[in-house]
Amino acid sequence: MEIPFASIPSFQLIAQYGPEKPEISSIAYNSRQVVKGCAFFCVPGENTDGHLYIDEAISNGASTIIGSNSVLLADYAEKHPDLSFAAVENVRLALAYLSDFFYQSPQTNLLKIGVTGTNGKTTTATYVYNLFNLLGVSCGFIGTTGILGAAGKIPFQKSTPTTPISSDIHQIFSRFVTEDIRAVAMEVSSIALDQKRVEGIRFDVAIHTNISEEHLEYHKTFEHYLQSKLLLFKQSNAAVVNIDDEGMAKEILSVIDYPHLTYSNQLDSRADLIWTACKSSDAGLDFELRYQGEKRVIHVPLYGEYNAANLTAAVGAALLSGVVLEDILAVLPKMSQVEGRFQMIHGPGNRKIVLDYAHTPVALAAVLQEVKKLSHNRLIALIAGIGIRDFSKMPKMAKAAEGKADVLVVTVDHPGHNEPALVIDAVLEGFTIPYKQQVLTANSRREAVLAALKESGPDDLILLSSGSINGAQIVRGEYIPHSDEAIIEEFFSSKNSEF
Ligand SMILES: CC(=O)N[C@H]1[C@@H](OP(=O)(O)OP(=O)(O)OC[C@H]2O[C@@H](n3ccc(=O)[nH]c3=O)[C@H](O)[C@@H]2O)O[C@H](CO)[C@@H](O)[C@@H]1O[C@H](C)C(=O)N[C@@H](C)C(=O)N[C@H](CCC(=O)O)C(=O)O
Ligand SMILES: Nc1ncnc2c1ncn2[C@@H]1O[C@H](COP(=O)(O)OP(=O)(O)OP(=O)(O)O)[C@@H](O)[C@H]1O
Repeated sequence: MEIPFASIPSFQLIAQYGPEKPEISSIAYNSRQVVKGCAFFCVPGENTDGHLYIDEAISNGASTIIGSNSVLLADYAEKHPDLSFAAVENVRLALAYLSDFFYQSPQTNLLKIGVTGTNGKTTTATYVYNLFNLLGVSCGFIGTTGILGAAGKIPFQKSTPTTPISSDIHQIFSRFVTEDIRAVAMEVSSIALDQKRVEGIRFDVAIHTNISEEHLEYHKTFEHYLQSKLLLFKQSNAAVVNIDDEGMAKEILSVIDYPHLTYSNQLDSRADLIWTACKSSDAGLDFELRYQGEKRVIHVPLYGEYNAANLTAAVGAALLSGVVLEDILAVLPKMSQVEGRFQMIHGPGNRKIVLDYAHTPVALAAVLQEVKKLSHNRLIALIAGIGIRDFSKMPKMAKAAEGKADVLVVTVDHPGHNEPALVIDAVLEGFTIPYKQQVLTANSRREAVLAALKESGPDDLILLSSGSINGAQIVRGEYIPHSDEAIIEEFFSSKNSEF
């Protein structure tokens, strides 16, 4: 495709060298992925700078180089007069706008629901995805559990855990449109907002779940974290806001001047949607939902009280998208579980195994409280410190879990470049000394899952919290495939007779 840089709105071109309307065949932000005819974007990163890989991009066949260092680009242009070079104000922003242009703005054919919040993004976005598909509106999903077309997972190698880089987002949008998908539910992380991965996307509905301290390794201050999340609400046309969240509900309401629905667990809150009288049991969730003064009784085959909040948020997004409540209520009993989010697996001897991606102290406390509502003998819980995250969070995970299970196993997820034992020690620091002595530890998630299963007896409940990102553990920069489900299956099938 021919790219007229100067006419792409918001591209913020500073200078251009070489052919003015280069032909490009694809877009890359990693020099190793450049192929013939590609436009290579030099992204300044945390570890290195894409400008250092221009030679590699050119030798791999790039036709166009876009960066922010105009002096360097002018130098390269002298040496490669047949290639195009564009200097821009902000490379990530230019990447977002050029990708939208290159894929012919597929977003205009999609109803876009963006979800932000510290906890509940994957769950809520998946509920929106399930809800729309059940309602007959073909919907895709983009988030931590992968990329889903209306019929299920689409293989796609994201370079980030949750919200992809902008060029990947527009490429996925384009595929969705070709597959006649009409809506997309996507997680929008604070880091993605800060890094302009969703720049230029106008969301039809933005959903807020909650905010608590997280990702300080990136944002440094809570204020920066909050302000980044707030950006989503400045690029949306409607919003669903959790007014029980003291962290940022008021801030959101103060920046929006468009249609919105508030939701709450408090009867006297005057929220638009109120979910109360929630009971979580082996049979699922029962609660009352009030909307426009009318009370409805809901039963869904889902677990965990906070998931009634997440589901209410998804219902709000459907309402704001023009679906009527009666139609929504008709399909709710068919809602399915979310992969790794209060996902229940039934094991031999009436064991219940819950996989739950609780990886913040708030989420861990919540899930430990919620699993106990299921019938069980003993509770065996696995918790983890995440090596690639803020170390100061680790002892807080211990504090959230102390005394809450009959057996507690502590391990590490994604050690990254850290020694697993160091991460485990950082978690252990959060326990009181007497409690620390009863805690079991395991140096890898696999060993920890096996230890938890070995500890279990009939009727026990096993909570495996935290977990893998995109089906893998990140160890020294490598993605090592990992599946709790496969370990569970392997464990029980090899010892079948004993259970
Ligand atoms: C902190 C962060 O956002 N990191 C992302 C960032 O990495 P970085 O800044 O370290 O990049 P870098 O290694 O310095 O490289 C700079 C540029 O040079 C390029 N490069 C590098 C080497 C080379 O040989 N050639 C080359 O072109 C790289 O592709 C990159 O574009 O840019 C990379 C792609 O360009 C991402 O893969 C990487 O995500 C890493 C894997 C990550 O863990 N990100 C997390 C923190 C993240 O984004 N999380 C959020 C929230 C998750 C949640 O809680 O839900 C998310 O949305 O996923
Ligand atoms: N509304 C909520 N309030 C508190 N805790 C929640 C809520 N929703 C989910 N959780 C807890 O947080 C964990 C993570 O949930 P989920 O994966 O949906 O959210 P996320 O962390 O925002 O997304 P991501 O998976 O991208 O990090 C869940 O497994 C659950 O323990």
